Amino acid sequence: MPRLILIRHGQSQWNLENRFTGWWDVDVTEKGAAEAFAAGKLLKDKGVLPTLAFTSLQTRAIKTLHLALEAAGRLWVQEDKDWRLNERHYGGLTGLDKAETAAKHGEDQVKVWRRSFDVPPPVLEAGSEFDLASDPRYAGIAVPSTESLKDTIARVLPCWEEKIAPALRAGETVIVSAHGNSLRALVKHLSGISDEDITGLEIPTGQPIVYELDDNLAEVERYYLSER
Ligand SMILES: Cc1ccc(S(=O)(=O)Nc2cc3c(c(O)c2O)C(=O)c2ccccc2C3=O)cc1
Repeated sequence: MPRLILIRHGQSQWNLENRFTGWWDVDVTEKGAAEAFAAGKLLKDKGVLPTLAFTSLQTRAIKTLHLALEAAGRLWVQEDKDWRLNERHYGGLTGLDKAETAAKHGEDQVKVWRRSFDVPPPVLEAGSEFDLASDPRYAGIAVPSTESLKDTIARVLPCWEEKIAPALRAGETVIVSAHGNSLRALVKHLSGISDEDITGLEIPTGQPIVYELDDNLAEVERYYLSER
């Protein structure tokens, strides 16, 4: 039975500061690193052992993957890094905290964005300190200037269809270390969650979600791996 493990990166520095991070490349905190290592220990203790890994081009997800694989004794598995697993791009909100967002855009606009599926935040302004167009890891990639959740899902699913699903069909136990919104895309697809409901689904950091799938990659069982 194909098995898929999803893990959201451990706490990052901007999670701690409650800032919109998106594509900006912040590291995990010591707490986040510990979360990732503990998740790997849990995978080992429960015998849920990945044979192939996927992650984004962002440090917090890559480090989470490596720490979890190290703790599981599986640092040797092949890993594929794909920009399409990056976090949602928050455009001009990148770097803002809750107070700055409300001050700049108003509480009512925040309420609209918070529950919206297809409304993107304002674009990242040209020349912004958070502009990643010249970052060598994105050479040849059209870096978005902002994304709605719908936009994020639309670029995650091709990565699923082209790489992850075929690996599962080939019998691999796949681990995907990624981000809140890119993992929402996979959970939405696998669990048939509506556009309205997916905006309310929170994915906890550093806690592995395990999917047992049938041969058509339909969900048979979904559970959070825990100590108990
Ligand atoms: C950095 C930050 C700002 C606002 C909050 S909140 O307490 O208002 N809650 C909140 C706010 C938002 C969001 C959210 O989930 C949330 O809980 C969003 O998902 C969102 C998506 C695209 C643009 C804007 C938002 C958004 O403002 C939390 C954290």
